[in-house]
Amino acid sequence: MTQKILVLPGDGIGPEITAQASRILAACQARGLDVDVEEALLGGSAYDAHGEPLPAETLEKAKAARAILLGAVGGPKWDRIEDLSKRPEKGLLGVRKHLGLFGNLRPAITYPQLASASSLKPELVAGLDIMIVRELTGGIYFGQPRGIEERDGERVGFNTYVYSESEIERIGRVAFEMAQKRDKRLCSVDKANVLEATILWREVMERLAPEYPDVELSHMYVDNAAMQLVRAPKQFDVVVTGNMFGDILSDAAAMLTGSIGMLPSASLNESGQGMYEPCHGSAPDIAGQGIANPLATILSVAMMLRYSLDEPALAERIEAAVGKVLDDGLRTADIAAEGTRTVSTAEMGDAVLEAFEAL
Ligand SMILES: NC(=O)c1ccc[n+]([C@@H]2O[C@H](COP(=O)([O-])OP(=O)(O)OC[C@H]3O[C@@H](n4cnc5c(N)ncnc54)[C@H](O)[C@@H]3O)[C@@H](O)[C@H]2O)c1
Ligand SMILES: CC(C)[C@H](C(=O)O)[C@@H](O)C(=O)O
Ligand SMILES: [Mg+2]
Repeated sequence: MTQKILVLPGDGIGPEITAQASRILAACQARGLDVDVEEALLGGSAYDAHGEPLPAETLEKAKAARAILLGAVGGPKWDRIEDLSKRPEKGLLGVRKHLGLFGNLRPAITYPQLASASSLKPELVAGLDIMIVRELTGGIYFGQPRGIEERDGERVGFNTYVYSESEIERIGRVAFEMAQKRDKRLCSVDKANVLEATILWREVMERLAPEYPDVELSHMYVDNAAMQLVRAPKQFDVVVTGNMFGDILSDAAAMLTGSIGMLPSASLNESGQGMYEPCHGSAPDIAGQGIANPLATILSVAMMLRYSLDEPALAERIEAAVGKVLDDGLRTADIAAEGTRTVSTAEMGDAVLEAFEAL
């Protein structure tokens, strides 16, 4: 049966990087992948066209799609929109929430060719392979009450950090199962020395552990985890954490791989429907220059093939093509190093496509 794929280019570098990823998707179609690809507006571009960051038409198409490929949303142009519900980022959060995409997988893998591109010493990151499992539809991002209001003559901003047992349990199971498929080590990151929501988080993780006797569960406070990630990142296999901590730790982990332009992600619901996007944003500082790294988005297509479309061979082919291009010494500016050739976004797309076809 033909499956539907929705591409949401978004804002800033979004259209530039999704254009390259879409070419790889088309190459997969040419090799028999039976999908129907559509595009829609999300974020600032949708706000400009329809006054809404998540137009009803986009949401309908998103719900009907087996998988979504997203570039990135947001940018300074929309940062001053007073009604927060109209900001581009709300469009992205809306898709995550409406589709129930609670399981966010953010693999930080350091390609051997890029060990020297990391800001850390090469020996610290060479061979790194961490999977961050981030809860994506709960926590402080969505907790109620929230707002900015007048109290005692001054404005007060407030948010609510809330997790229910069932929310913790379902992300915990994703993480334990992921660990079972990998090195069987799971580190749950919380702030259980201060925050009740994460005291419960730790309790639920402990309660699940006996069901996964082959997995070694450990706990770490988030401040220490941030430090350990840059001190000795290879100690981690799978990391599971809540929405906000996962957001922050995954950007830190990105730098271990050489550049945030290398980190793909999958956001999955219970039925395997997923949204696939690079972990980075719309990079307004380099948008329109044709120099953004498209590899995180291309690698997100590989994750889509693996997690939503059950096409692991095509996924591996894309990953191998990326490896080949890096072996050949091609680099976008963010990962450029001595002795390599700096290429544009489109040239990087050309090279991956060529390697994909040649494999
Ligand atoms: N998933 C998303 O759509 C998403 C994620 C994060 C941030 N954002 C939004 O993006 C906008 C900019 O946010 P920010 O500046 O904090 O983060 P960012 O990730 O967009 O950029 C941070 C830095 O990394 C660089 N960078 C990011 N992606 C790159 C790539 N593919 N190639 C080369 N360099 C790259 C940028 O040039 C910038 O210097 C904001 O509006 C933010 O809300 C969106
Ligand atoms: C743009 C923003 C809402 C988003 C998040 O915080 O989840 C982004 O930073 C990410 O990491 O996907
Ligand atoms: Mg982020």
